[in-house]
Amino acid sequence: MSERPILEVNGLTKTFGGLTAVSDVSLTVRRGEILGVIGPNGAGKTTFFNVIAGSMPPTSGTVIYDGNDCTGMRADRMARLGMTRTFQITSLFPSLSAFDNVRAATYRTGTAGWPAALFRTARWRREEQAVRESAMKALRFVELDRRADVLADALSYGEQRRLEIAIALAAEPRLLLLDEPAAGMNPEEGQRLVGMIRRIRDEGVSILLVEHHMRVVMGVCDRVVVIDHGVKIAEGTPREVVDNPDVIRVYLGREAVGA
Ligand SMILES: Nc1ncnc2c1ncn2[C@@H]1O[C@H](COP(=O)(O)OP(=O)(O)OP(=O)(O)O)[C@@H](O)[C@H]1O
Repeated sequence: MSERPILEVNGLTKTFGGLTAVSDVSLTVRRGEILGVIGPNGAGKTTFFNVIAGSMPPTSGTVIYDGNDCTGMRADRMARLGMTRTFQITSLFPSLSAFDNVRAATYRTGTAGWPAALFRTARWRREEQAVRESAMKALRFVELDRRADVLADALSYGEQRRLEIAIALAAEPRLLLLDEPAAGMNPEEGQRLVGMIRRIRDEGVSILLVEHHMRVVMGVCDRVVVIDHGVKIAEGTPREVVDNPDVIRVYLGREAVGA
């Protein structure tokens, strides 16, 4: 019997008043897979992502993570189960260093509590050491370890986007949800991002990547789902999707497929 997918989204629908932003979309992310979700502007990608990530409840449908029904579950609970997300709009603390931004996120997973921190017990020191190591590991992954002491505010835009990924990685997820990580990046930064996403997967993390940039999606994804007007119109390998007449039609005149 084949292994159960790490994520199963079944018949997801989200309406805003009279507008159906996502209509009956289903997909699976297999273990160790990078699955891309693409679509033109306003297709419903962000809404779809936010519903899966627990930022808003669906109108109908279910989200099953590793066999658990996580539909409508809050993001912090999902993180404890092993599913973390990044944000399209930066959510960093600008006056903290890159390292402290990651460390602040990992503290939430600590269990020793404030009395232990106050008295600096052995358990607290062990946890503190583990938190520091895990934060540095996450920064190394996104090639920001040498910028660990730089204030988030002073990082370049591309570096800030990578720091977002480090924050999500520091919780040691088994499924990482990436929300348009290449937005605003130049082609060189986009290529660097592709290498990073591959390395994260090679560590055993499955990835759902919602992205507008075709080049990034085609370069890194094992399979791709295409959404248009809230409806899934195609699914397959990057090659299959690029050759799909419906996909070509949707993108024609907006962005050359595979460009
Ligand atoms: N909170 C909201 N209230 C009402 N309508 C919304 C809301 N969020 C999104 N929409 C609408 O839902 C549709 C899908 O939007 P969404 O942002 O999910 O698309 P997208 O594919 O992420 O677009 P982009 O690539 O431009 O970010 C759009 O018509 C949008 O105007």
